[in-house]
Amino acid sequence: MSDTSTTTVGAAAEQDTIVLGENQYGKAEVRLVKVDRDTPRHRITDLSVTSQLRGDFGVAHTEGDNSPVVATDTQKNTIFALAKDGIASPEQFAMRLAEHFTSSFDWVTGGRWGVKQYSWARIPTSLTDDAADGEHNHSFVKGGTETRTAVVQRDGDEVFVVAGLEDLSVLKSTGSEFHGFPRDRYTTLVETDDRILATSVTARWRYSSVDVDFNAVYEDVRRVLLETFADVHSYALQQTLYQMGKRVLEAHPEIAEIKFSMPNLHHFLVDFAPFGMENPNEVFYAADRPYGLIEGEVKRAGAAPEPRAWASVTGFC
Ligand SMILES: O=c1[nH]c(=O)c2[nH]c(=O)[nH]c2[nH]1
Repeated sequence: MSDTSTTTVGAAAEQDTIVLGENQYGKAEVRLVKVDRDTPRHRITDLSVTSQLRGDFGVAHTEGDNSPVVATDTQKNTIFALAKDGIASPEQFAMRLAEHFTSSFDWVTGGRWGVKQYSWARIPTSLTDDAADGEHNHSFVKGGTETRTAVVQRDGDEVFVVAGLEDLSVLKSTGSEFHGFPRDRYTTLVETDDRILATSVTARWRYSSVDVDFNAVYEDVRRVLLETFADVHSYALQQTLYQMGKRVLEAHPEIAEIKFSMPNLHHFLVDFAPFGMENPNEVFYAADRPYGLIEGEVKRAGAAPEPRAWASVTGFC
């Protein structure tokens, strides 16, 4: 038998050996509300937290030996217990969980901690009598539809922070065109120089440092995204997406790259001709599906990618 065929047989035999691949585990979607009540003006932080540990858990899978398995129930309890000390930001809370688990258990070498934060606004005082400064001290109304997100991944001593938002719903009633696209035998779409542009923005951005004022940057990124959506005269949602990302990176050197997933929520002009009526861009049918799905990343040319920051952050191209 030649050397080559020996290697091939060896490789085939190796492929018959079954081994455990990558794995992670933990408690998903721990719903947690923290009330800061150090003054009569309470603050609330409403979170959904997912903790997943990575490390040397081989024997649990291959032998049924649970000696390294930090129970998912323990992870859930830890999330509640650490919240008692306060939640400065979703990113900082996730980093604290990462530090806790990796420093408490030698075989936990890293993991993924995901946080979603739901927004609540104070109820205006004109509606109530227990209030200060025009806003109620301890009564809240659910905020906008969007959710703030943070994913912290730790690999040994290295920490990666990806922040973001989901379901930021925006619409502009003019300032959007779509034409110049190729036509073939299946093309029926009519070109337009005035349409509704609507989307629900999901964006995630990676910080190149952990030394960031996460709350301040989050608020400013949100502002830049909204202002750019409003300001840009759009020739396609793709162009709007790119401009939104470009302006975020120009305003924030601490952000390495930003990724978007944006459905094009179609609004079709209702045909009033059968009724003998005009419809000059006034009455639309808001279709809920199908929708265009526009996704893209905007990054700094020449910057090194960091796939470990994006591992198991799904839903983007
Ligand atoms: O902004 C748009 N981008 C597209 O790629 C597209 N395709 C389509 O049918 N309408 C639109 N609109």
